[in-house]
Amino acid sequence: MQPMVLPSPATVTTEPLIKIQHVSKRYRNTNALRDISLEIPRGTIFGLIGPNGAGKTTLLRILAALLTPSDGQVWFEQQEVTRAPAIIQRKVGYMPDFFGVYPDLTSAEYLEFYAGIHGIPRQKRAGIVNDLLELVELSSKRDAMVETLSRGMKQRLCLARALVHDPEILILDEPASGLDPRARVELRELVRTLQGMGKTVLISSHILLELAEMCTDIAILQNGELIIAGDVEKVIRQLGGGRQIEIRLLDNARVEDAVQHLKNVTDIQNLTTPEDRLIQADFSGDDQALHHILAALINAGLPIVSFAPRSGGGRLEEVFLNITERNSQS
Ligand SMILES: Nc1ncnc2c1ncn2[C@@H]1O[C@H](COP(=O)(O)OP(=O)(O)OP(=O)(O)O)[C@@H](O)[C@H]1O
Repeated sequence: MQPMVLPSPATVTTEPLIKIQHVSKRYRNTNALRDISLEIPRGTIFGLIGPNGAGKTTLLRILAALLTPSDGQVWFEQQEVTRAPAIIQRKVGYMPDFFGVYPDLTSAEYLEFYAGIHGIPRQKRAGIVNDLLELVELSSKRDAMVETLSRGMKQRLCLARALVHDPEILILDEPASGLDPRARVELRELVRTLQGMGKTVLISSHILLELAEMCTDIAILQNGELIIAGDVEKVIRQLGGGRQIEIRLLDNARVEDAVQHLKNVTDIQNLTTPEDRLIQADFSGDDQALHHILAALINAGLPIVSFAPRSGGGRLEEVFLNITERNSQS
């Protein structure tokens, strides 16, 4: 099956940071990855979505140079990963999907220990540890024993551990699993901060909502195959997920006028008026089309109070279930 790989704005303007070319991975009698080709643009928050056993961990471990593909190649700019795994490991911070057993250490000692493993000179370690504890908002827990931290705090400490050597790329395998909603929001903020610091972040999950909320680009994997990849909005649109718009008017009397107007717009389908003064519709166009619709409604003198496109979220979940179901039947 040919995957759909949609161009992302970043790939159009710059060379991708990572190129995955025809990568396969076989374990004894399992084809964990089959002929995956994918490009990961620099500076993106790239989500890898797939149900259990799709091959996410296998692909992420290959990207972190911890596992060798059976076939194919992975390039980090001009460097092929299997030829220089140690160099790639220095560029990548990897957070696995399980917590190990914690040694008898405080949060600060734990990070210092890993700074030592990465060969960071002793005199620099304390400064790095302080900065990282601040970044992941654990400064107040610097002297707390690691095993006494909550799950969300342990997750953040692990993330700090993956950042100890200031990697360019951060790979987070199922970082949100088992976190409560508040801890998820904190994780999302932290990932955005890291992107703001210029890092490229790869995240896997089998929960769609998590990724739709935080990623700029996504790739869907199923049974070791790539189904589709590209920026989140385009993937949703390509798969028929579309967006919704919600328009609220000041005056109920004008709702019918607005509905009449919108009925003639090709990008708009399934118009409904679920409440007084409120119109909802599916929208399949781009931001430019959206702008024209709003301008036309205002020019027609309609008293618009709010005009809000809604995307991602539940729509993506729906799209994902549709596409994985469609592929498992084919
Ligand atoms: N070391 C191994 N030996 C044999 N088979 C393996 C090994 N590691 C993974 N597999 C198999 O490869 C396939 C892909 O596994 P992988 O862990 O990459 O998937 P995943 O998408 O990360 O799944 P999950 O969400 O459940 O962690 C599965 O069928 C799994 O059983």
